[in-house]
Amino acid sequence: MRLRFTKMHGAGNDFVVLDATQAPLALSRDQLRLLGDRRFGVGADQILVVEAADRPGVDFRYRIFNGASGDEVEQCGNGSRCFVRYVRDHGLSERDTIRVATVNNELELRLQADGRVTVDMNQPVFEPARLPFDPSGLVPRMVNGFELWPLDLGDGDAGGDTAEVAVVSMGNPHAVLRVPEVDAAPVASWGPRIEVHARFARKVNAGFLQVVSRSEVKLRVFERDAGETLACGTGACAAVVAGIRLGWLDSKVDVHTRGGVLTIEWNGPGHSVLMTGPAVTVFEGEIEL
Ligand SMILES: N[C@@H](CCC[C@H](N)C(=O)O)C(=O)O
Repeated sequence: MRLRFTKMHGAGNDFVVLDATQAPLALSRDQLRLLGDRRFGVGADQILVVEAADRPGVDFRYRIFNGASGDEVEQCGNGSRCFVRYVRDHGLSERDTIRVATVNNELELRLQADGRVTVDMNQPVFEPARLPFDPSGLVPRMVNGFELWPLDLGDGDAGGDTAEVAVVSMGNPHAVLRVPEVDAAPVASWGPRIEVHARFARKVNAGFLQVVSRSEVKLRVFERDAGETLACGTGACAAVVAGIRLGWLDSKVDVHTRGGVLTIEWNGPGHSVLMTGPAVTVFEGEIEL
């Protein structure tokens, strides 16, 4: 099977984007993994599939697969910005604002005059069960009325590593921990341990947050089934939302990732999170699967 694809990125979080609006595309897990493979395939953190709308009130269906595992996931913030750029560039829509349905939500994507994209990411979710996160037996430290959970990283030693995390769902699960200096943070050693921690039944994305000021942070994210990426859109939303709930941040924050800057705005419980950032096409191609 010969497949046309577009390679895109949003702040260095990279994607293979596929058009399944005309005919259904049923790719196997192995085919998805091949598209994501940086040596044997195209190479991407996530594979994004554009499908025709499956309900009234949305323009398209937006499906997301982690490139390393081929598993379908609920949400991808950077990918959603690329989605609207893709449907515009490929003549699938002429509108600047479109609505898409993900597996568990609907998003509004707005192409700005300067080429950046703003996405209404909906409201964050804090109930542990909805991540899912199992806090049974843990005593959180309350900061500004919000929980920080002590996560034993299970190295078996007394006095072993404990990560103190805020848990937030942006449709997909995030654990956020504050670090003094993001460049020195234990992303490579703690990231994989937090990702598969037994208290997160469906695994978790682990964000390492350095607060620079009330309106500026640095962030690195060890993504579920992807490893550390250059940026994670939902991770940026989760980190800012946690930082606001914990009283560290104001309502509009620039998030410096290793691949670029994302601006996140949130006016507190009851409000949607808005994410603004770049969406770039790298090249188009075809691959034999
Ligand atoms: N890069 C993404 C998140 C992709 C999914 C994530 N790895 C997960 O498994 O939840 C983003 O920009 O949000």
